[in-house]
Amino acid sequence: MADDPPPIITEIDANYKERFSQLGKKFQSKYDCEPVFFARAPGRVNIIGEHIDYCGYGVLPIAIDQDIVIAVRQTDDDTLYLSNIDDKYSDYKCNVKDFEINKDQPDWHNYFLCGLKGIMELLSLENPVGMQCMVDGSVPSSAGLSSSSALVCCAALCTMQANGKSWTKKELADMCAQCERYIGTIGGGMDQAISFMAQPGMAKKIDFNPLRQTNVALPDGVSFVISNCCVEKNKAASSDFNTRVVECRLASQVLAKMKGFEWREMKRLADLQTKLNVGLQEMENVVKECLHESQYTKAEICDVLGVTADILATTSLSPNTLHVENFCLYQRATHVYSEARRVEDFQNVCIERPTDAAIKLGELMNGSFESCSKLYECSCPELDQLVAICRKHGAIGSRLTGAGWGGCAVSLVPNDKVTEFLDGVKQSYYIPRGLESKVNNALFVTKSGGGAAVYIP
Ligand SMILES: Nc1ncnc2c1ncn2[C@@H]1O[C@H](COP(=O)(O)OP(=O)(O)O)[C@@H](O)[C@H]1O
Ligand SMILES: CC(=O)N[C@H]1[C@@H](OP(=O)(O)O)O[C@H](CO)[C@H](O)[C@@H]1O
Repeated sequence: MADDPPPIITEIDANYKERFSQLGKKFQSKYDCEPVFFARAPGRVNIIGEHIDYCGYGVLPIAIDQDIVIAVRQTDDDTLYLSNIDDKYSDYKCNVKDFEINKDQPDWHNYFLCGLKGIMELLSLENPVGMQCMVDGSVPSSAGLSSSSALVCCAALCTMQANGKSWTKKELADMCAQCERYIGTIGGGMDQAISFMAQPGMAKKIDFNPLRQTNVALPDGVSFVISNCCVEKNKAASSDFNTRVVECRLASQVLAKMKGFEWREMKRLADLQTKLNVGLQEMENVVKECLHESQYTKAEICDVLGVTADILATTSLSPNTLHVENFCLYQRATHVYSEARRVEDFQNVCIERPTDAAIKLGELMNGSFESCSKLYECSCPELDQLVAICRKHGAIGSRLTGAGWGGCAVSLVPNDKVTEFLDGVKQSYYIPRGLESKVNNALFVTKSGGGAAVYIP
């Protein structure tokens, strides 16, 4: 399909030559043969629209330069061999047709297996070939820049290429959004969509159900700068992320019940808006009218929905949130509806280009951070301090990006203030914390890069 082609298959272009050559040499020394192809999938920074993709709302990410690259050679022994240029990720091998994904221990190879299993189960690949793989990743891990999804998407791309198949970017993105949930986190589809569908120089408005993408030209004269607070948050290793997903699902179900709808079919806050057929501002009013601000106990939710705790576990909870007893339905729903509106406003400013566009975009980013921090409670003291420092040193907007609880902030900085900004943030955040050695990989100007692709030497 013209507007939904497969990922490109191309020769190795100049800016990857050296890196792929080094990876090829390591592959050679490991497997005593050369790789047949390379697959690359980028990480992403989400400019605005946090924790709303799994609620059914559109988001506005760009692909970044940092990525996952995997060198691959097919084998004829039904075995998957995984290795990594980073020693902290140990070798792994298994029968390519018979393996388990361990949800209790999210080791790195389980993310690769999600991609492989997804192609086999969701895109019906019956007899996958064996593969020798070597991974080289440059996305900071557990920093909200989607290293996990880049790995899952790259694994799926390797499996597709190794087996001589061809699916479109949307088919792969949709599949990877589903198969990354094999690891246990109930994420949305933002990361996988932008990793496959990114275009250099463009942000993408990604919408869901069905998955679709729209180019958004970002304003001139400003830069987006990523700053990592250097607190790592592994999404799959705690229940924090899934607790937010469940709180939003419960909010949509309680509100549906109160409005007289069949609540069991309600999974996302966007579905409730569709049912009520009103705008986002009105949805915030519905939340104010129907939900109380204090926490909801599990007992109260069961009472409102007319179910037992055991039934609630099947209609609304996840295995790692069965223990949660209190839910902030009002706050999470208010964040989601207001954040979805900020994304729409951000996109409109980029289209209409008013003279004060940069100021308006900065205000929307600051409003997003305020809501993430105060209503969604997915920030942390280090991120709070880093965002304040970014604003103090010239950012006209700064916010946490990705799941939060650590990881990165993204700041909107006028081009003529970037040098002063970088120095100020380095002096005020990184040096006092003894993080000077990490600055080059933790604080950098980003630009919108290309999407996943296969490279043939
Ligand atoms: N270069 C890499 N090589 C192997 N595994 C990686 C690499 N980068 C990230 N990962 C895997 O992805 C996990 C991080 O996923 P997650 O906590 O969801 O963070 P993120 O916000 O980066 O997606 C790591 O714990 C590791 O298992
Ligand atoms: C694979 C996955 O679950 N990714 C989810 C996660 O991203 P990161 O953990 O920051 O990569 O959090 C953001 C919050 O906006 C989205 O919900 C996204 O879908």
